[in-house]
Formats: sequence, structure tokens, C-alpha cells
Amino acid sequence: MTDTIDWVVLDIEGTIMPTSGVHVVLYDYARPRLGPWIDANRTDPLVAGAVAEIRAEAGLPESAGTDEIVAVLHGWMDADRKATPLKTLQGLIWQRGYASGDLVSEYFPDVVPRLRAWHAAGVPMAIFSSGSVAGQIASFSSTTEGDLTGLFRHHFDTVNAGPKREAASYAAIAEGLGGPAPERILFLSDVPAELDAAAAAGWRTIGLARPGEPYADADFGAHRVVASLEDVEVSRA
Ligand SMILES: CSCCC(=O)C(=O)COP(=O)(O)O
Ligand SMILES: [Mg+2]
Repeated sequence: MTDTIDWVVLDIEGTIMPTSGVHVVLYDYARPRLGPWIDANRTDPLVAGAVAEIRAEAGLPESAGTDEIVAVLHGWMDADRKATPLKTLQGLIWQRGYASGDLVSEYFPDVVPRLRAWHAAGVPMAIFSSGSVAGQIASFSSTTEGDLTGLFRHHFDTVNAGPKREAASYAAIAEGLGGPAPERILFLSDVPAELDAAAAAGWRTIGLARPGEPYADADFGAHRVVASLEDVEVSRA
């Protein structure tokens, strides 16, 4: 089946990048660098704002030091809690990691050929991920397939759109895309609750159930499900 659409919006983890690429490669890169980054960039408004949010969310007193803040952040990563201030700090650290050559993104093998084909066919694409926009752009700038930043016209995260499991976030993204009819936006994600929220906003949805990924055996309800982007056909006509 070919979906005739105006936009494709893609999730990252589990949809185009293996979960291990985020939870092992990127999280392990961030873990030892969080404390030093906070200490070295205390006056950066992004860092100061993130630290204030972490204190508030975790109920830490003003007197709590970097070690206590980092312990909270490690706990959130262990629990895969994608809290916005954590994603802000990770994104800054990853930006540096990609720029220095420490990090290079790797996607599922079907992803880059498919995205390049859609781009060549004039299909507009955007990303909606819990990873910060800064982290997203950095991750597409240095990949095993070269710089892929030109494939995407927009990037959305939990700051400029909202939580991924709330329909209002998808309505905000539609507005950010210039207000196409919601049924002309196709969202691709591995998480059924995200697909539910997109569908509640009137979007078209396809679930990615990739073998070996955490949501491979999940109940996708009424959402169409594929195992690879090779099984997704889109056109703008
Ligand atoms: C450099 S982008 C890393 C993505 C990320 O941090 C993340 O948590 C992925 O979550 P998603 O919403 O894409 O499943
Ligand atoms: Mg995902």
C-alpha cells in the first residue's frame, strides 16, 4: 500500500536507530561526562536551567551538589526515564562527541537508502524524538553514511513539541510543519503509546516492530505494523 502524504515524521530510537545505539553507545558516552559538564558550564543558561529542573523534579535541596544531581541523572538513564533536563544535558555532551569524532551514528541497514529515496522523491521529512533537537542534529551530522542533516526539514523534541505520548504534541508539530491536514502526516514509531497519541491527533501511523527491539512483540492495536522501512511506501502525488 502506498501512503499519499505531505510529511513523514520519524522517531529515532527503535525506529531508525537500534535501541542499543542510544542506551549503550550514547548513554555510556554521556554517563561519565555529566558531572564534569555541569561543573564546567554552570553559567550556561541551558545548563543552569536543566540543573534547576532536575533539582525540582527530584526534590533535591538547593544545597545538593553535582554528585547528587548526577546520581539522579544516572537513575533516570537506568530507568529509561526520558526527562527533558536529562535530554538537554545529554544533547550538549553528544554534540561535542559527534564534533570531536568520538561518536558516529549507525542506523538500521534499511534506513538510509529509504530516507534518501524519499528525499529524492520530494517527500518532506521531520524528526520527533525525546532526544534534544541539538542532539538530534549532531547525531545526523556524523553517521556511517556521511552527513544526513539535509534529509530533514524540521526537528521536534519534548521542548518545542511536548511529551511523545500526548496528542497535543502532535497537534503542535502539525502547526510547526505549516498546518498540513493531519491525515496527510505519517508518523513512524516503535512505541504503541506514541502511535496512539499521533492517531488521536488525526495522523496516519505505522508501527515499527523490528526483531530483537524492545517493542517487537508489543500490541500495536489498530496501527499498521512493519518490520522495516522497506515495507513502507510513500508518495506526495
Ligand atoms: C542523538 S538522538 C538520541 C535519541 C535519544 O536521546 C532518545 O532518547 C531517543 O528517544 P526516541 O524518542 O527517539 O525513542
Ligand atoms: Mg522510539
